[in-house]
Amino acid sequence: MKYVEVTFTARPCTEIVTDVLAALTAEIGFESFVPVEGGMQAYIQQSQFDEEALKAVLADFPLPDIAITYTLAEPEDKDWNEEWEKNFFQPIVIDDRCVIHSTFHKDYPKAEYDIVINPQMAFGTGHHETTSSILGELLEADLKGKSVLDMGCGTSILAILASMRGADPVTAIDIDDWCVNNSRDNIALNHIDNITVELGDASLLEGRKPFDVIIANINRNILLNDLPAYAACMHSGSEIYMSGFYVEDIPAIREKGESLGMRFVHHREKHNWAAVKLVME
Ligand SMILES: C[S@@+](CC[C@H](N)C(=O)[O-])C[C@H]1O[C@@H](n2cnc3c(N)ncnc32)[C@H](O)[C@@H]1O
Repeated sequence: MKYVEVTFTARPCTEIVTDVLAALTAEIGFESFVPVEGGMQAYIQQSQFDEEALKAVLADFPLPDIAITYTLAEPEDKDWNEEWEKNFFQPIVIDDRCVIHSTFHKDYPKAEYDIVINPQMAFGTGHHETTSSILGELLEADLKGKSVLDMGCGTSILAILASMRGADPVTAIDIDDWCVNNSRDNIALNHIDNITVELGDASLLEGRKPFDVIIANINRNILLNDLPAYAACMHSGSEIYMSGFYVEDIPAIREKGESLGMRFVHHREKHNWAAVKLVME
């Protein structure tokens, strides 16, 4: 089969940028994605390639202040999907207890919790330090019968593990409709029926009953801004796990939580990425 290889260069280039780019180009027929320095290579069958559609995707790119350019090449014939599977998303085991893999992985380690994530590049395959730190927290938390909110759910990987660990009911919210759709696919893939996925942000929380546990892996500024809305949905004893910021941001997050009546419990760090646990007093 003949493919077109498109090499994208993004400035600035972050994992979120390449994830969003992969998601959007997948919608116009691109099949496989390989991260490269400063961007990503993506592959599409020649018969499917429509350069005008690609230009429209880049012109409407949803993240602000990102410049994306591309070059085209005709690669040697091979199975680019297989190449992507090999290079991009390998099964991952968290704390020897939870394996995350995709439907295409045939050979992966067995574990107490087995999560299937559809490889459509929403943030949340378990490989990012922030995701794996919160997965580690969820493996240690007592979630049985607890109501859980996963804010910024991405693929819903965290909501899925929470549900597998007995949380009920689980609410997953993301501001990005693509993540909401991907979450629904992943929840079905894992045969879970107690997660409700909603499109939106912290404004959806107004007037809701408190949650026993809140998870929010987003970023420093959104967490600082939205923490009061999360706090309004917590009762005494509710736990909140947050990530998406660096170790040097912990004091700001901690201070904000404490100003809202929470007690700082502990933090984890991986490659300077932080995750914190606080409890509402
Ligand atoms: C770092 S990813 C985390 C995904 C997943 N929870 C994980 O741990 O791998 C952050 C997610 O938050 C979403 N997001 C960004 N701003 C948000 C907001 N204000 N409210 C809700 N979700 C938001 C993004 O669309 C993205 O899916």
